[in-house]
Amino acid sequence: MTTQDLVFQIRKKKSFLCIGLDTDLEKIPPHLLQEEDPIFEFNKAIIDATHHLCVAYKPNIAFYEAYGIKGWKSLERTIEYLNGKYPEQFTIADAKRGDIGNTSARYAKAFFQDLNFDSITVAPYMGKDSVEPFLSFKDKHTILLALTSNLGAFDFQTKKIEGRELYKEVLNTSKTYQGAQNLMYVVGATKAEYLAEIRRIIPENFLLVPGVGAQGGSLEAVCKYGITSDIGLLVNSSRGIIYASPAIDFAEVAQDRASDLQGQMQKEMESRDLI
Ligand SMILES: O=c1ccn([C@@H]2O[C@H](COP(=O)(O)O)[C@@H](O)[C@H]2O)c(=O)[nH]1
Repeated sequence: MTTQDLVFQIRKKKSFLCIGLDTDLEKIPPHLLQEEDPIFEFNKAIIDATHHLCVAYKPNIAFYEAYGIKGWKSLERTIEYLNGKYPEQFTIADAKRGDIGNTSARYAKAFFQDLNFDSITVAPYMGKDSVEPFLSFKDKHTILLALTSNLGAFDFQTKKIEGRELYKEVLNTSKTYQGAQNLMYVVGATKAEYLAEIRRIIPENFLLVPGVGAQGGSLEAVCKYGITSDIGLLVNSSRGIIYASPAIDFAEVAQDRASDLQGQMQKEMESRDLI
């Protein structure tokens, strides 16, 4: 999917919501455990109930890898279902990969070609040759971790090297990589106060913003400092939507939660004349 297609969907749906499919057998409603593939059945119900309210889905790969071959099969069925029934959805493999060049190229093949995700999250720590193999794929997007939502972000990401914070070094240096037009960045909603500075370095790039809902980040603050004329934001909520009800009505309640966030997003865009 191109960035223009994504912006078109955001304007059409008046939403920049990304729903995280962090599907955990210990948290899904018990009646689904009788199904042959409970993870896929849960995802399918969530997707069918929410697709009109969001523009992206983000399975976190850990939740699938945790169940071995069965989990990988559920991931494969989920992405096939999304690409087949809702091809307008932007798909994110939250895999946080990155390795020496030839290994990164294999990760890129796995997620972009075999599974056919639109994007993947990548850790920038190993530098240029670990990131560029992902950037060489046309109309695929590499979402680099810049300033993450967790407390540990302060261990390294905000530390200064030669007078500049490491996350700023990630933003500035990655702009010089070949294929940099395919870059997006992760910035946690819990770090919204950093967004004004971040926008000075990368005024246009899309940001994947996890951390609203269960982690307590503020959508209002994210928009105040991070929104652009083309919106430039994908705000993710996982647990706050998919586990809003532990009962048989889980998909309906997830729809209500997604609708609340979509309504807030619409207001944020309308108040700035962006839609
Ligand atoms: O900085 C980061 C990067 C990734 N995540 C991931 O996003 C979701 C958030 O889930 P919630 O349930 O909405 O808190 C999850 O998959 C994280 O691994 C992040 O939270 N922060």
